[in-house]
Amino acid sequence: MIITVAGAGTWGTALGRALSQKGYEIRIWSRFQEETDRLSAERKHPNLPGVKIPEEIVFTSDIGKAAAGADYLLMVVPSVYTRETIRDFAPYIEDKMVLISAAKGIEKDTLMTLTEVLRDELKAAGKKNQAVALSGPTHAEEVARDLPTLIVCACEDMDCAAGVQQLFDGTCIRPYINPDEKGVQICGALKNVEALAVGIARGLGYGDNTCAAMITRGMEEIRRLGLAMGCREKTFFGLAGIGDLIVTATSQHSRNNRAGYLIGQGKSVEEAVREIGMVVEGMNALPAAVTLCERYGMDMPLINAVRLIVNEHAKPSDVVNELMNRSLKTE
Ligand SMILES: NC(=O)c1ccc[n+]([C@@H]2O[C@H](COP(=O)([O-])OP(=O)(O)OC[C@H]3O[C@@H](n4cnc5c(N)ncnc54)[C@H](O)[C@@H]3O)[C@@H](O)[C@H]2O)c1
Ligand SMILES: O=P(O)(O)OC[C@H](O)CO
Repeated sequence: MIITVAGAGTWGTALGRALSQKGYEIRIWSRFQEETDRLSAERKHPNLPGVKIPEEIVFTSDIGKAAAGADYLLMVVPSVYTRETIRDFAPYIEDKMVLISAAKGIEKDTLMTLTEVLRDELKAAGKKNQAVALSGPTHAEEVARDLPTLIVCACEDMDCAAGVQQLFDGTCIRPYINPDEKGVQICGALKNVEALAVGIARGLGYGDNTCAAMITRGMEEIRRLGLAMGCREKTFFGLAGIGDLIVTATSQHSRNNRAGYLIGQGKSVEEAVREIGMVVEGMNALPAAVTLCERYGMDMPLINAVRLIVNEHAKPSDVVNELMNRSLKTE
């Protein structure tokens, strides 16, 4: 079995490493040759300290070499680069190849999920390969240390999802399948915005009560939107829903939570993102989240709070005051 991983960040590296333990041939591609040269030579990732990358994993910036004969293509570049990356891969994609989308985001202009973006580009290239979304509470820092982790393989074609489930079975990642491809990806993208909100609250010095309330109400606003979009209610209470929101909003590893914290502490959005030094997908997902709220006529107070702070430079403490003084509601 040959698996090509597009993206040599923390997640692509952790997934490649986990799958290599099953004896699969793993090739990790990055657009940047200096990145693949460094990873190949050093066998460690700068953001995965203490983790050894197996010698068998091949790093390359050559798409033809990365894709030749591969059975699976795991897409793990930040969401904003998904379209351009699959467009570059398309000429090298063979009929047997199944795509797996492991990034989290919603395309800003089209509001497509990432598996929709993949299919859209493949269709334009005259191809019909299947695409499966991978999501759940899965920090790379823990998967790279083989800590038990649960993931969801989501595809409307459940046979295809089951194929990806088999792929991961036997690694430290226990895979589940779910036919709600859209719901799983809506959760994966929007939880990052909610986690920014929780991080901001932490940065302001608020406590566990505040964070638990924000996680609960954050999940409720994602659920309401998801139901309006035709997603399956169960998804929101599963690994890709509440599971991923909990880990992102509470983990020391979370890029989104930490970026929010820095903003709550008084850093500008730009300073916070620069300090994290890795992709903060909640920032990328914010425009789509705001447009989805408008399109479906949804009241999403926490997403709106992040919008006010990020886009309109509102003072975080003022935004919290406004949230606390909204009209009284029934739960
Ligand atoms: N890190 C995690 O724990 C984790 C877990 C689950 C999902 N994800 C998702 O995986 C995706 C990747 O996250 P990450 O944490 O690995 O990112 P990262 O910040 O660690 O790495 C980003 C990678 O993007 C690549 N890149 C930059 N510009 C590019 C371009 N123009 N074209 C192609 N590639 C480019 C870089 O080469 C780099 O390797 C995100 O959508 C994230 O939400 C991450
Ligand atoms: O570290 P974050 O905030 O980018 O989150 C990474 C994953 O999505 C957690 O499941």
